[in-house]
Amino acid sequence: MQADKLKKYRPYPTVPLKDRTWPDNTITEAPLWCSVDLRDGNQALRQPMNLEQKLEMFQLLVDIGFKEIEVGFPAASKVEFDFLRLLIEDNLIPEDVTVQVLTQAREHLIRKSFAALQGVRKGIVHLYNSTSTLQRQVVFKMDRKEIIQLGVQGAQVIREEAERFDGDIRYEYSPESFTGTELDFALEICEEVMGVWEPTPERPVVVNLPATVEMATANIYADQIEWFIRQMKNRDCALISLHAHNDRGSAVAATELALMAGADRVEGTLFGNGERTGNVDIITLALNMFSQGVDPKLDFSNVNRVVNVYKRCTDLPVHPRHPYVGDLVYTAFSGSHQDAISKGMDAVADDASGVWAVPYLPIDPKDVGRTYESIICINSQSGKGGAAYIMDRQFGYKLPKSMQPGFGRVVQEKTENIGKELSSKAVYTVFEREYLQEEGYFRLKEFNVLKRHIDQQEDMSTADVEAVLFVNGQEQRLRGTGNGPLDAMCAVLNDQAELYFVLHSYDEHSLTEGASSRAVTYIELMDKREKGSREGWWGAGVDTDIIVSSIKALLSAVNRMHAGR
Ligand SMILES: CC(=O)SCCNC(=O)CCNC(=O)[C@H](O)C(C)(C)COP(=O)(O)OP(=O)(O)OC[C@H]1O[C@@H](n2cnc3c(N)ncnc32)[C@H](O)[C@@H]1OP(=O)(O)O
Ligand SMILES: CC(C)C(=O)C(=O)O
Ligand SMILES: [Mg+2]
Repeated sequence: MQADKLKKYRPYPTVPLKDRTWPDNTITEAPLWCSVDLRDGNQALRQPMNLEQKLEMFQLLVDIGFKEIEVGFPAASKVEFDFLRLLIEDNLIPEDVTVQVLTQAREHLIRKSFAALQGVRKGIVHLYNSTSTLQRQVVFKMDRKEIIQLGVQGAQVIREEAERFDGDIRYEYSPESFTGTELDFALEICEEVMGVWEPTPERPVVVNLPATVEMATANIYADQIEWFIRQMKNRDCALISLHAHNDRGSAVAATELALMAGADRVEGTLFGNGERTGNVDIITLALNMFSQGVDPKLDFSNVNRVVNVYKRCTDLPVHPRHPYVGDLVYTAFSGSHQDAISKGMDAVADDASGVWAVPYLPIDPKDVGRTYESIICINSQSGKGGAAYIMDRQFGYKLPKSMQPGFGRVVQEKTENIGKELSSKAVYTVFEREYLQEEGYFRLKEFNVLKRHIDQQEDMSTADVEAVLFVNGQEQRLRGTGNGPLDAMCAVLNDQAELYFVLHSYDEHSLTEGASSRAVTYIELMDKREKGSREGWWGAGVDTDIIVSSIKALLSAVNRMHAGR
């Protein structure tokens, strides 16, 4: 960066708090949550929500479990006013939900806000005025005393309205731009406003300390909150609320540290929608808690619905990498991640403790309504483990470990050729074409077991078989003998078709359950002439008859060997 540009900026001061305690704390319970989607989120949209969208968003917030919802700034516009009226008149606010409205410290706006609230059972009137050094100078052109006066006068009008209001009204005050305000001044104005409202421990006020603009590292916000809480009078008469914006990209961290510093309540939005870089993202906060075994007291068990409603209401996209909810956040493309996830999923399935411990997946996707289908997706960065995982989890084929590298290579060849992600179905098609297709240099037309002899006493058995094969298109009738039908067929191919292999490994399992279940057989052949070769030629066959599936697998391996694949 050029030096003249750097001169424009100043470092943010630290907080004089030497014996801070928050770093030793942990978050052990959910804070009180307040959604500001319908206000802070809404005011930041290119096209604010209309009545229908607001209603849909409100219903979603209720379903998620928010008990406090800032429904708007009713004095600002007709739609904001009408929306609150609709909620009240159509009795759409559940009994355990409190609606909150925001107002500036201006008398006509406060009175209009109360008019909008008429008939509400439980409301919070949220008063704000900016207290920052900068805004005092350039926006309000007021000194500290005058700014306090502005807040106090607003608080008085609110108290007067509330006292004659037929319904339960609680108070909230925000020294807006708290992070740009000298701490002692923020404390002074909050205490002055509290002096007007005279809260009690039974009826505390909400003192909301917003990082209206995030200006420093997350630890500084935590220091400010701890400092404030330790200095304030009547701490038991206030709920300390956080309201972090995300200008530096650390609103979630700042909020978490500030909760460790003793705050009680969090205001934020879904997906972090809000002014500029947004408000703190409540989904991330809540699911961060969840991932630590702490009940967030919000229900995100169906994030897909949350995404869909959010997109419809805000017309904003959700980033595919958005924590916990993005399309790709439970998906691994890269080989080593896939390998580890696949092994982790097997380990979790075998672990009776029920503790989630899968590498690269901080939570179980199922807990937020996602399926396992997309955990592993295949592209050119993927390895053998990923393709084997898909064959197993989605199609029931448990490829033997030593077959996996070869199949992995075939899949990678395909992804490199097409240059994009391979769907699960396409992975199966690759497998089918490569191993199950009953075509090739050797093609089976008929297979008959002519004689079978089993001698239990001698512990031996023999089989004579006859196969009608197309060898390079030429029909041939061949016979052979072995200790079973498969061995006999190996003899046919080795002796009469002049191949040189030994059967090195054999695996089989059923694909479906029941008497008519299909079985898959995997066979690995080694070339007798290639001494010491570690990897053989694999083939696979599927049939309802296990003997037939093994013969098909043998032919598949023989064809691949012949083709040099
Ligand atoms: C950080 C935040 O998110 S704060 C919330 C911000 N949200 C919004 O502003 C959305 C809703 N607001 C609005 O629609 C409009 O601002 C209204 C309807 C509330 C007011 O509109 P208007 O009075 O026409 O205009 P405007 O907002 O520009 O008013 C600015 C005046 O209010 C004063 N003002 C601004 N905030 C406050 C406040 N919290 N308390 C008292 N006065 C305030 C300004 O100093 C300015 O005074 P001036 O006219 O003497 O210079
Ligand atoms: C109104 C206040 C609380 C606000 O939205 C902010 O400071 O960001
Ligand atoms: Mg805000």
